[in-house]
Amino acid sequence: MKITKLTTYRVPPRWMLLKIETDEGVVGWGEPVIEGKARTVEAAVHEYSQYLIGQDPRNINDLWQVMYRGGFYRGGAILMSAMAGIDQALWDIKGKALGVPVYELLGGCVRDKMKTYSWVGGDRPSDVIEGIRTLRAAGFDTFKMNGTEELGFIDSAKAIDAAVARIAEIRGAFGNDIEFGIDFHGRVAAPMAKVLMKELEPYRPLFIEEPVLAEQAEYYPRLAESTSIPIAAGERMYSRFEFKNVFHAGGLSIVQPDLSHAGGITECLKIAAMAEAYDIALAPHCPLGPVALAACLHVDFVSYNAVLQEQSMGIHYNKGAEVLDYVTNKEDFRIENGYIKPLPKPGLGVVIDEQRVIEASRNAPDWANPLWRHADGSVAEW
Ligand SMILES: O=C(O)C(=O)C[C@@H](O)[C@H](O)CO
Ligand SMILES: [Mg+2]
Repeated sequence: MKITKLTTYRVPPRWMLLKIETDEGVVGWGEPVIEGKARTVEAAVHEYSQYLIGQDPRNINDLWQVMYRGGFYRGGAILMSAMAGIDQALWDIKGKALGVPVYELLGGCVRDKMKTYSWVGGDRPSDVIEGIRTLRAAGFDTFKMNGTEELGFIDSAKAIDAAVARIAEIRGAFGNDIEFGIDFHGRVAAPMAKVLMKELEPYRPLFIEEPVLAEQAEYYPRLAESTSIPIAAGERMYSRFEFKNVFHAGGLSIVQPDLSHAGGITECLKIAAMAEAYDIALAPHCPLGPVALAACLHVDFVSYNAVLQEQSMGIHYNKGAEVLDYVTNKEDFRIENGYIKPLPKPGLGVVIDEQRVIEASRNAPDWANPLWRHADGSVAEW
């Protein structure tokens, strides 16, 4: 079998789908993207085709090493996201060619169902209570929300109290009938992270995500010393070579690699296994589309330390398309009481409505996150 063509489709809301064709008619789909830099990742995907066209797509490990090591420069958000989508499509092809789901190629499932969680509230966490009520009616009991709006390096007691009051209101409304993670989204600088985490302890969030920016990861062990709240991070780290330093330094309780940013299934499987050796839970990051979610689920179902799966149904970014809009086998993604079952179809288990993708790609928006500024005019972390 040989790879014959790579086709990329940028589609609403902010995703990109990659189709890899072969000379035997087997087609694989991947979802390479960096939200806000889709065109850059698209260029990288097509630059990698020099290593792929004419090659056997089933040689996934070798093709991964060729893409990673063959071009001298390596790593980072763009290249690892391009590789991630290509890797996903190669696993899709291999599973389809053998007639089995990817998790079967990886030794089979370690669980019958996987726990998922839903986002509530938007960039500026509001309407969270209403959002939780709606999602609870749909069977979810675990949620994630942004923990704060812009926050200065050193900010006021008032700003801290506003962030804490929102969380207090949630606990007050739902007690311990729900669990929730709080995403600091890298908006909180190290000096304030310790302050804010301490104030949030009484409300016992399930985790605090990106308590500081990934480039400040050396704070994780220090923050972990000062709080009982589990620390989660990983969406802005892109290979096991980055994660190894974080695991070794300690402080991280939950690792959240993004299957469309951290080199795909091949790399995230290795990150999951490394994390297990450190007794770190796995909760893949996935605010994206159906192929990214499917790739996460295959890693979840074969990873003992997988505990929670993010999925983007109803997320505040999904303007113009919802996570299953480009999928025809929607029933396979059914979530019951917050749990999803292994995707039964061969490959990644996603049946793409290609016509719908092509139509949607005709006027795909160039999504970009908003540029925030502090009151003094300086740039604020979004
Ligand atoms: O889902 C999450 O945990 C996020 O932090 C959302 C963020 O990753 C946006 O997708 C960036 O565009
Ligand atoms: Mg996040």
